[in-house]
Amino acid sequence: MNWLENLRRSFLDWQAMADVLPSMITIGLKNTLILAAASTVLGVILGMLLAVMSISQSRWLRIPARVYTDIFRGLPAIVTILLIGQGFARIGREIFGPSPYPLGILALSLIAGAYIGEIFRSGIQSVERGQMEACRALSMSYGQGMRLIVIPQGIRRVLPALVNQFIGNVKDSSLVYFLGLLASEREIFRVGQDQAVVTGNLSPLLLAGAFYLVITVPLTHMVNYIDNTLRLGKQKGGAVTSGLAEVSELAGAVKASADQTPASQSVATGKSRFKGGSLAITNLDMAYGNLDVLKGVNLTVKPGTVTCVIGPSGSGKSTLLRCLNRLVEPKGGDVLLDGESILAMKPEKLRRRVGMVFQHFNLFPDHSALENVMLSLTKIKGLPRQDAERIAEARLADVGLAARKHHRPGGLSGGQQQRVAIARALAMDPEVILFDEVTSALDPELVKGVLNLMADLGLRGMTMVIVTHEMGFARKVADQVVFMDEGRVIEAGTPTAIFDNPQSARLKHFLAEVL
Ligand SMILES: Nc1ncnc2c1ncn2[C@@H]1O[C@H](COP(=O)(O)OP(=O)(O)OP(=O)(O)O)[C@@H](O)[C@H]1O
Repeated sequence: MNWLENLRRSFLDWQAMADVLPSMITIGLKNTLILAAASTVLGVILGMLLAVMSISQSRWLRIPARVYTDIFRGLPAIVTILLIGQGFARIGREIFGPSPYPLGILALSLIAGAYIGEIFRSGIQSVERGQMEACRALSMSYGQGMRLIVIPQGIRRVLPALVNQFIGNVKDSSLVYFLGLLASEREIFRVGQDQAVVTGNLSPLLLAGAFYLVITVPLTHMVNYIDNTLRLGKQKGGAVTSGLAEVSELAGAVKASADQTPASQSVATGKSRFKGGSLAITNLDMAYGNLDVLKGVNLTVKPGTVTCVIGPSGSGKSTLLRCLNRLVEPKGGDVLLDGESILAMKPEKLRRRVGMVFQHFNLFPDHSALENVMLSLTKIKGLPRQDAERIAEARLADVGLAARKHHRPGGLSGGQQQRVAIARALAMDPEVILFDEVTSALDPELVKGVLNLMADLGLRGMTMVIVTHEMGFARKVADQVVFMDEGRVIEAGTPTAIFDNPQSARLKHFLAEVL
């Protein structure tokens, strides 16, 4: 077995490895880590600048950022390293002294900056618009929304890519040897290669390869682990249940909360644990640019009642809701909340009194269910943590999710996420809650749980305005049904009046299509 012995001598010369090990650690490993870390830090600074430039409104910032990125991402790393290292050698010597080491770091940083800039840009742009909308609906200012939710989420999303970039820099650092490093500046590859020449076999290079893997493999696994933990949170308290199990889970919670209600206020005897507010909408107009979306809407919502808004797609239903908490600004007309004009209020104040639940939940994915509910209590209402936690736990119990309070949204079903979103809106103690097609994004078997919860809130006296395609729900639960078409209220009345005795041709046609 001569060839086997030859292979062993070539790759597994233990003595050669042992000889090179000390310098591999004290010189190679040290320099590789310095080169990779320094170029990653400088690359992050440069990348942030490039990211901000590339999403700027000004093309004079966008174009240079684009050109830079195209060039430094497009060139092979070795070309950049040689061009910078040799092309600027004289200036480099004047500034940094004889060693090409700093120019190597500079070249690696310029390359890393191009990649990291793209990583940051896509991270910021990948945070859904709904996140900022949810922040605003929870009465956060734009700055608070960015600081508390959008930027941390963007950074979390790019964390794995940044670690990958660091790994890339660890590997690319081996190219700096082409610039001709001093003996004390050699990185892992160069130490291994030099020793390979001395011993005449590849064992030192194999050891160098092992060193690279020792740095990169644990990092890859660590970042995957951190990413998963951040996304899913602790999964205590059971896995995602089936939709049918969710309905009974919720029925139990609703019953428990009704049992705790004082007899004088219980569901059976005339309800009203919530202090529902009233809305009076007069001549409301709204336009997106030249597109008139609401045209003189008039509507009264009595305290503690459920109003369901129905109508064809594009008729302005969502826009009407968004005017009621000023996520969009009306063009004309007025809305009175308990007799006070909402246009005279600060939007953040208004949104404490008028909560909103969205079609796509818009929960904050990096926070547990409990934190989602607590966030605005601590950050906006300024409650001490303990009080906020008590309230948040009670609201989660209301929606049947006490056992899943530590789950992140990613570990909950759509129906459960929507119930957390309802708990989050309830926690602010609003007088009115707006629901914007909240079951449209749910699987059919999850719809019932959410609708049951909403029906229960209605029975307990919450004023609710609900945009929905669930005609059965509207018929059963609504005190008032409003039919909109082309930006106008065409008919409004009791469910019986709307569904059994429609007056206008448009409503008759609509019902014929959807029922
Ligand atoms: N941000 C926006 N910018 C421009 N136009 C918009 C915007 N949002 C909605 N629109 C337009 O305004 C009109 C009304 O939209 P709106 O979402 O209020 O209707 P809708 O009745 O809720 O419809 P759907 O049931 O499909 O959600 C539509 O023509 C829509 O294209």
